[in-house]
Amino acid sequence: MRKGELESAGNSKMSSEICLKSLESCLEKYIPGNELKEVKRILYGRSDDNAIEVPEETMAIAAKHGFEVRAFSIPAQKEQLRTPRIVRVAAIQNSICLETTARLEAQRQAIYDKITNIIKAAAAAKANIVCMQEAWTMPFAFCTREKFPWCEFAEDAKHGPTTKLIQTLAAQYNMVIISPILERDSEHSDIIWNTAVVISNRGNYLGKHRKNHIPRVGDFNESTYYYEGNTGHPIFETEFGKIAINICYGRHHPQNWMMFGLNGAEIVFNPSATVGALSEPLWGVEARNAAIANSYFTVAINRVGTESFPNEFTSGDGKKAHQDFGPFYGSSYIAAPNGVRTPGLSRDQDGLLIAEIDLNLCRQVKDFWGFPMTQRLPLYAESFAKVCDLNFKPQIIREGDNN
Ligand SMILES: NC(=O)NCCC(=O)O
Repeated sequence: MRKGELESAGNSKMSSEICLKSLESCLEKYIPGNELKEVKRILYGRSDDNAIEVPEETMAIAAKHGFEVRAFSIPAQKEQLRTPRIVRVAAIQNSICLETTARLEAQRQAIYDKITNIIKAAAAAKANIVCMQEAWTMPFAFCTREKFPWCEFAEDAKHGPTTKLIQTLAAQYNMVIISPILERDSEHSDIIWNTAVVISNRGNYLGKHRKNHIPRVGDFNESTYYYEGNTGHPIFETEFGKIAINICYGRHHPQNWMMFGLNGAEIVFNPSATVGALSEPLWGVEARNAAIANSYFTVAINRVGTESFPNEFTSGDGKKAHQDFGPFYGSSYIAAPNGVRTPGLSRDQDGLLIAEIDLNLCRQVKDFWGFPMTQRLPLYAESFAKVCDLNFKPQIIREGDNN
């Protein structure tokens, strides 16, 4: 395969030969002006990215610390009886900082320092709500199946060191911050969970949500560490809108997205950790489809970089043992209920993505498309109840049945 050529979605192998910075950079490089506009209209929902200016202070912090910043707006129509509800949401994608063999405290502190700088840049760009990637304080070590030392990263959701740091930053910058961590519930037998903690813009602990769907695919051996979440589908009412978190693998489950919508979410964040060989062709589809189907905004966030572990592990597929997942592909993006999406951040670099959105768009799209009205929930409630019965008989009609 030649450099720059894309492999088909059916071929899940990612070639190290290909250095694709982002899908958009490739489109922009090879598609001429007018056609590019039309391609973007069809692929991204609008012909113009609607990039907005990023303040100098943000750019200076980004230049000093080596991360990308991109900012876009997603407006709504002006209404006569409601004022616009303009909110700036931000996503942070990043690599880890030190080798996974470094002392845990040093690894975590180095990530804290990196994220503190990116949050500072987000604050300078007037972000109201910021979300980090899944398990942001640590390497995504769940491929290894080793308990030691990785479980040591788990910490109390309300009183742990990460929440303390985030509370300080949230209050300092008047920002709601979503902090996805590995949680240890010391009040309940020291059980570990994959959890997103929500801190209000006054620095108060608003609550937490535990990951509902735990993967058992490829090297994602997360069920070795934690169980399916028990916190339902909470919506956090903040000064900047009603928000929810669908953690990583939950994005493959339409009902998970739907329940956040039914509880009234206006923005659903999807902090993730996923690799190209497994899921890259799905990435641009799932969170965007959820935004359309549920009339809310979605913010899909993935880490970058390759994290190598000291001991080899296998994927249970007969292939050679290895020490890393392969690269996490970043590509964080924001999607709107009308199907518009921002370009993605790069596939390989730390980044801050900001979108200025008007939450009025949620209701406007509900009125236009009528998806909540036409959803037929009672029909599905009845069908789901039947499917959950152990004696369920699938509704299949075969040739000859009706003769
Ligand atoms: N972190 C996580 O749930 N990853 C699973 C892989 C995927 O859903 O793409």
